[in-house]
Amino acid sequence: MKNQDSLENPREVALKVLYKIDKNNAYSNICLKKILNHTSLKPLDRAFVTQLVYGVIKNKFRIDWIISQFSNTPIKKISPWVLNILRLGIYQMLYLDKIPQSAAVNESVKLGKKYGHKRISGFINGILRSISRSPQEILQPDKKDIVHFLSIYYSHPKWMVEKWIKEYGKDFTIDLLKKNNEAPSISVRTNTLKISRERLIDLLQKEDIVTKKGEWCPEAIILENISNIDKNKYFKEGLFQVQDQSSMLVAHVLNPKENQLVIDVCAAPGGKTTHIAQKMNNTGKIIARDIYDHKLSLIKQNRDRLGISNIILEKYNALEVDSDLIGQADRVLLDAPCSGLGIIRRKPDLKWNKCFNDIKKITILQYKMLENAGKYLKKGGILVYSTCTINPDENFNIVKKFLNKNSNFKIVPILPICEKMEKHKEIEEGYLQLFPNIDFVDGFFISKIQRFQ
Ligand SMILES: C[S@@+](CC[C@H](N)C(=O)[O-])C[C@H]1O[C@@H](n2cnc3c(N)ncnc32)[C@H](O)[C@@H]1O
Repeated sequence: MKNQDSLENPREVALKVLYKIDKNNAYSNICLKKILNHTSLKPLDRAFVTQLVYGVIKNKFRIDWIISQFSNTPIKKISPWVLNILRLGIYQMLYLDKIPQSAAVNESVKLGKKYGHKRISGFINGILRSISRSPQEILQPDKKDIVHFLSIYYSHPKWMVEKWIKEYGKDFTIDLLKKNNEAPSISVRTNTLKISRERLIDLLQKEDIVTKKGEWCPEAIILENISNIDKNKYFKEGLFQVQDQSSMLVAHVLNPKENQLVIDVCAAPGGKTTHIAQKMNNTGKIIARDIYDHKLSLIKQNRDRLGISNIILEKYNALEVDSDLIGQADRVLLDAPCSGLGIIRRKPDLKWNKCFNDIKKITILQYKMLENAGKYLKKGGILVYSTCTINPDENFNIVKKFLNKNSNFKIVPILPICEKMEKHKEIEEGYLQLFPNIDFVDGFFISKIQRFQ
């Protein structure tokens, strides 16, 4: 009955994915892809499954809060199958205008019969029908405690809401919380070693893919209606790489030249490394390192698919200094492991997997990695430190500490490559901080540091 092969109903597929994510503490993107690949669902149904899975994960805090208001059984005692059926039902009722409430309830009851027993489907029916009859005020907590309200209503941990209100103010935080719950656009980077952006747009449009030129980067294309991207023939031919525009800016800030030596100390899966290779026109040498073998193999896959020959892969711990490379590199990139608070739209699991203390611990590693990365630079060389977070302690505060302790380095202005970048005045100070709610790209930090002695 619960055999994967028998699943062709999108709601049932979504249920299976949510169950697996909870049971195995699995990453949603990996689990979703794996299960979808075992179905023969049509693109529209695949998109619906994706919407359901991400919708539930993004809004889980509020959905579970609502369940706890209506159920006599505590959440922890509800079986994982039934809990996820309820979550799916409530998500459809509250967030998907196009689905009639009756369909959301009836489909959930059907799943209850299949994955529970008769009494369970009555329990599901009772809760969902009560919710559908309730006025909106009942479906949200009191606004008196604003942090509690925002945390539940927008489904973010309380510590994140508190932190952002302190750092950015209430209105900005509300904007950010809303944006984090929206679906991100898909952008790809043209592989300019093989094709121009214009020609690639032509090819994609002939496949009925709706495209738009990205406004941040000259190689960027936004794809509006693509699913199953890694099955796309042009992807397989290496004509593009999936990458957000803010991430593409990193190679532009690093600005490597042909025949230089570049070291990318935390390189997997190779989004930025392969972009650097493109900018070097496949000349010179890029040493791409990561600490995990399985992640190095992802760089290899991307490198080979894109037809790149100037990247060599090395397993190396960025927390240790490699004495052979001291003072050797023209460019060093440290795209550091971070809290990921800028990419919650893409990885909503981050909201539930990270705690405040994890973030504190990670800054110690980031600083150590930056100290080590700086040692590889030649005089005059450029070091770029970047993260996909909006947390100042992992961003500018790390760079500030590094500059205070290393007087032979200075932060240097970033040259804008587009109008959008020109509006960010902080680039004159040598860094760029992007926010999803302001810039409509992933939240990212990029800083440009030069060794001058
Ligand atoms: C933000 S990701 C890099 C993304 C990559 N630059 C890209 O654009 O595709 C950080 C990477 O650092 C790696 N990493 C974590 N700890 C490390 C360490 N001690 N030494 C080297 N790499 C490490 C992780 O495996 C991860 O692949």
